[in-house]
This record gives sequence, C-alpha cells and structure tokens, in this order.
Amino acid sequence: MSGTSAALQPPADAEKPVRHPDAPAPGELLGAHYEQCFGCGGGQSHGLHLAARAGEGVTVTAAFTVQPAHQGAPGLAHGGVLATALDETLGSLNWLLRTIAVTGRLETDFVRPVPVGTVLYLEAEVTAVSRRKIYSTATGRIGGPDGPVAVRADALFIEVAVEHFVHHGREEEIKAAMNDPDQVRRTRAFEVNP
Ligand SMILES: CCCCCCCCCC(=O)SCCNC(=O)CCNC(=O)[C@H](O)C(C)(C)COP(=O)(O)OP(=O)(O)OC[C@H]1O[C@@H](n2cnc3c(N)ncnc32)[C@H](O)[C@@H]1OP(=O)(O)O
Repeated sequence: MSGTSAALQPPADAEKPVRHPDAPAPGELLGAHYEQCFGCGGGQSHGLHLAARAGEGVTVTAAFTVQPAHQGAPGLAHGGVLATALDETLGSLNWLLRTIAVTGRLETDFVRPVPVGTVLYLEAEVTAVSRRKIYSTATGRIGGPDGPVAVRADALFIEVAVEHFVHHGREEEIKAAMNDPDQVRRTRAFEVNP
C-alpha cells in the first residue's frame, strides 16, 4: 500500500479538484512540457519519452516503453526510472488544473518487476486540493489498462510561482525554454493560470 504518511492525507476541508475550462479534451495528447525533460522530452535520447493523454475529470493516462538504458537489474527496469514515470505522469495532471506545481512528496510501491521491452501503462488522478497542495495517485500496469499492477504511487505536489524555476534553474536552460518557439510548452513552463 502506498501513501501511508500523514503528509499524503488531505485535510478534512480539502476540495475536489476542478478541471480547468481550457484543459485539453479527454483523449488529447498533452505533449512534452519541456523538450529536455527526462520524463517526456523528445530531446533526451535515454529519456522515457512518456506520452500522456488527458482523461475525464482531472485524470490522465500515459505510457512508456522500458528501454535497455532503463535497466537496474539485468533485463529489468530500474526502480528510480519507474518512480520517474509515476512522477512525470502525476506532474502532467497539473496541466489539467492549469497550475504550476512541483513534487513535494512521492511514495511508491514496487509490486512486481518490469522487464525491458514492457509497455508500462499509467493512470493518474488528482484526488484533492487544499490551497497550494495537490494530492494525487497513480498506478502503472504491465502491457495495458487491464495488465497486472507493477507500481503505485501517491503524491503531494506543491503549487509554485514561475519564479521557482527562474530563481533555481540554470540561466542557459531557462533562457532557452523562454525562447522555445512552441507556445504551448512555453505556456506550460512559464505561465501561472489561476
Ligand atoms: C512546468 C511544469 C513542470 C512539470 C514537471 C512534471 C514532472 C516532474 C515533477 C517533478 O519532479 S518536480 C521536481 C522535484 N521537486 C522539486 O524539485 C521540489 C523541491 N522542493 C521545493 O522546491 C520546496 O520544498 C517546495 C516548493 C516543494 C515547498 O517549498 P515552499 O517554501 O514553497 O512551501 P512551504 O515549505 O511553505 O510548504 C507549503 C506547504 O506544503 C507543505 N509541504 C512542503 N513540502 C512538503 C513535503 N515535502 N512533504 C509534505 N508537505 C510538504 C508544507 O508543510 C506546507 O503545508 P501547510 O500550508 O499546511 O503549512
């Protein structure tokens, strides 16, 4: 069972998440939020190239194929890579809220090993929101939506202002991202939509 720590329990006055009116339609691919993101960017040759799609409500589905570069034990995915896939999928939910947020806490259960070549199918949803705190949960299954559960995670994301990235990020990448000709990626990285 994941998410056992008190920090992952929404308070009694937490609210249901509200899908932003401009959120991508259910079924729509979200695309990468940043070309150099290890989770979803096309510019990382050993990255996960995880593709997430909007679901109903504040949910997403996602998939990635475990590559030889993702191994820990021989022929098996590294646990950190699987945690990255969960983190990325959970992080993409924030685009449906039109909120910029970073992972504060991620609790993961590794239920079964995931061989190289597997398509890991992920489902995630926001369960509650309390001021800056976004509570969410995700499951990763082997092969498809009806496959056996391999990993699970519960997470707490914390909403941040754009200054979080500008202040903490390395200048050359920040400048490059601000000049990204892809307007959607630029918006996802640098606009807070309340
Ligand atoms: C543009 C789109 C990007 C999408 C990326 C998606 C995929 C990738 C997602 C990631 O992996 S993000 C990268 C990994 N995460 C980080 O680098 C975050 C590093 N941590 C921080 O920058 C700060 O600690 C953080 C912004 C999370 C919080 O600092 P703040 O000073 O803004 O908040 P503060 O400490 O005042 O905490 C606000 C509330 O959150 C709670 N909180 C903060 N960190 C927590 C934590 N780790 N565990 C539990 N609760 C936490 C804190 O207790 C408090 O609760 P209350 O409001 O009830 O008092």
